[in-house]
Amino acid sequence: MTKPAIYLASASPRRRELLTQIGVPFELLRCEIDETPLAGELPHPYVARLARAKAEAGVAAYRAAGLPPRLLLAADTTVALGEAILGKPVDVADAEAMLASLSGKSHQVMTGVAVTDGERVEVVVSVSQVRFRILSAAEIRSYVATGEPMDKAGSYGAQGKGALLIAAMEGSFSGVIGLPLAETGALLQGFDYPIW
Ligand SMILES: Cc1cn([C@H]2C[C@H](O)[C@@H](COP(=O)(O)OP(=O)(O)OP(=O)(O)O)O2)c(=O)[nH]c1=O
Repeated sequence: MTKPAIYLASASPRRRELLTQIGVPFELLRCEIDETPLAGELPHPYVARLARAKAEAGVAAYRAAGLPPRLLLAADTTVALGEAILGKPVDVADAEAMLASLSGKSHQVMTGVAVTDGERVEVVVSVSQVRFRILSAAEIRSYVATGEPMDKAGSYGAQGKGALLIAAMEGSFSGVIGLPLAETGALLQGFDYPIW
């Protein structure tokens, strides 16, 4: 069965690759939203709120451009160290500090996914546990020098050299790297999308 294209409201190359992995064709929409956490906001409600906000901004963008209605998908990934939200690092020092704070400990990676038909918006949050090895300062400097951490929540990429930092992981690997595929498939099916 030929699958209908959806809109992917995301600038993330990982999300493009992951959606391609499950055979869902898409058209990209670019829209920026303010990703600043609210005062006292916890990681779980934060990623759910951002996924929904990105989806709503995407609907506004395709309507403003006069594009036809289609299902639209958006997502947001963050690293949660306890109640702290670790987003993308602002610079090298920030990346090094984030990795030092994750060294030898377990954290959660949360990805909120939102799908909307322009009226109804459904959101799910995937939560995975990741435990880091104890990292030396030299290792942290070397990893940050690869440049890999700079566009990633928590300053690492589990799909890249960041795998060298991970002692154990439980949950959704696709969710850790930006789009939990089982949850995404189920969300799309909830809008009668022919996922198979
Ligand atoms: C923890 C982790 C995060 N990431 C990435 C996924 C996301 O792209 C990024 C978190 O940033 P997000 O704000 O979720 O997404 P984005 O800004 O890249 O794209 P958009 O908002 O347009 O959809 O961190 C990895 O690639 N690997 C990892 O192991």
